[in-house]
This record gives sequence, C-alpha cells and structure tokens, in this order.
Amino acid sequence: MSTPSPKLLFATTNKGKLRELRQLVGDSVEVVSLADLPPVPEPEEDGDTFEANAVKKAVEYARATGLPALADDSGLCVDALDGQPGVLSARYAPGDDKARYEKLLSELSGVPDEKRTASFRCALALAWPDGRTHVEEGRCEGRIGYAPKGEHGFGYDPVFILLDSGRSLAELTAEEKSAISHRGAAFRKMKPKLLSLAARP
Ligand SMILES: O=c1nc[nH]c2c1ncn2[C@H]1C[C@H](O)[C@@H](COP(=O)(O)OP(=O)(O)OP(=O)(O)O)O1
Ligand SMILES: [Mg+2]
Repeated sequence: MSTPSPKLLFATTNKGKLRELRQLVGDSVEVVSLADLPPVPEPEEDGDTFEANAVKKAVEYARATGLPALADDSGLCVDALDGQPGVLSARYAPGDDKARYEKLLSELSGVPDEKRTASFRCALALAWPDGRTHVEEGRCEGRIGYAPKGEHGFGYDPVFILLDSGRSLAELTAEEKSAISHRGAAFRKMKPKLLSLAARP
C-alpha cells in the first residue's frame, strides 16, 4: 500500500498557531506544515483586514504547493489604541513576542482598568489550488493586564486577561484556550469545510 497523499497544508510560519491548529484538527484531516515542504516565499501581508491577509496567504500557499491551504491572520485590537496593533500585531515591535507585549504594556501605562479592553481577532481562510476560498472569523474579548503572567500559549497571551476569571490566556491549557479563543471560534465554523476536504476522493 502506498502512503496516502496529504490533504491539507497548515500555511503558517508561526509555531504557536501551528500547535493550536494541529490540536484543533486532531486526526480528522491529514495535514502537512510548511516545514515538511520545499521552501515557499512568504506572502506580503499588505491587506487592511485580517480577512484580506488570511485569504492572500491561503491563496498564495495553495497555488505554490498545489495543496488546499488553511491560513490564519490574527492579532490584538486594543480599544485605548484605536484598535492597534490590529493587523500589524506581528510587526508592532522588532524582536520577539516579549518585546511586542512589553511595548504594549508601556503604551498603556497609566491607562485605567476600564479603558484597557481589547479583543483578539482571527480570520481563517481555506484556499483550494484552483483559487476558490472560504473564510471564517472569530474573536475573544478581554483586557490588557499590567504585567505578563502564565507560561502557556504564545504571542500576547501573557498580557491578555479574560473578563470573567481574571486569568491570562497564557495561564490556560491549550484545550482551555481553544475552547474560548478567537482561533477556536473561527476553527469551529470552518470545521465542516475541512471535513468535506477529507472526504474528497
Ligand atoms: O492566540 C494568540 N495569542 C497571542 N497572540 C496572538 C494570538 N493570535 C495572534 N497573535 C498575535 C501573534 C502575532 O504577533 C500576531 C499574528 O500575526 P500574523 O501575521 O497573523 O501571524 P505570523 O506572522 O506570526 O505568522 P503567519 O503570518 O505565517 O501565519 O498576533
Ligand atoms: Mg504574518
């Protein structure tokens, strides 16, 4: 028997997203990541919306690889900063995730609790190699804390505080995070499309 061919590409360079998407998909669809394939140039994320960037990434990766591709464009919209860093979250400060959330904390220094509200947004786009696309979005409400806490997750998770429990997203297990996260919400809407992919001959 020959090995079955891969059915879906997780089209992201972000290891944190990849880990969460793998767990969300489970074994319902056979997946590969970019690391399993010959190098593909990274699409330029020049859209004004999460949706536009997610579609662009999914379409370019699907065309380049010939595989159906699932791309994620996401970020943090902070009300006191008029929605910034938004689609520019990954480029908010040079360096690593810590440098970016520390910049955010310093931008918000002196801003009181009730004005520290924020939301994580995620657009997931599925693109077929022929150019067809399907998009779903999700969001997660919270507020920005005063200092990082928690060891799980990635990105801005240590400074994103949930409204009900007061815990940061980085204090949740992967399962707990996906149950309430922007990515989990978008994924659950996308899931029927992904399952239909698996069923294809
Ligand atoms: O659940 C999350 N928990 C914490 N932070 C998060 C989350 N979701 C997105 N984020 C942050 C990380 C990055 O600063 C930006 C995404 O930027 P974004 O361009 O979509 O991803 P990326 O460049 O890291 O990888 P790629 O474009 O290859 O998928 O928002
Ligand atoms: Mg990116």
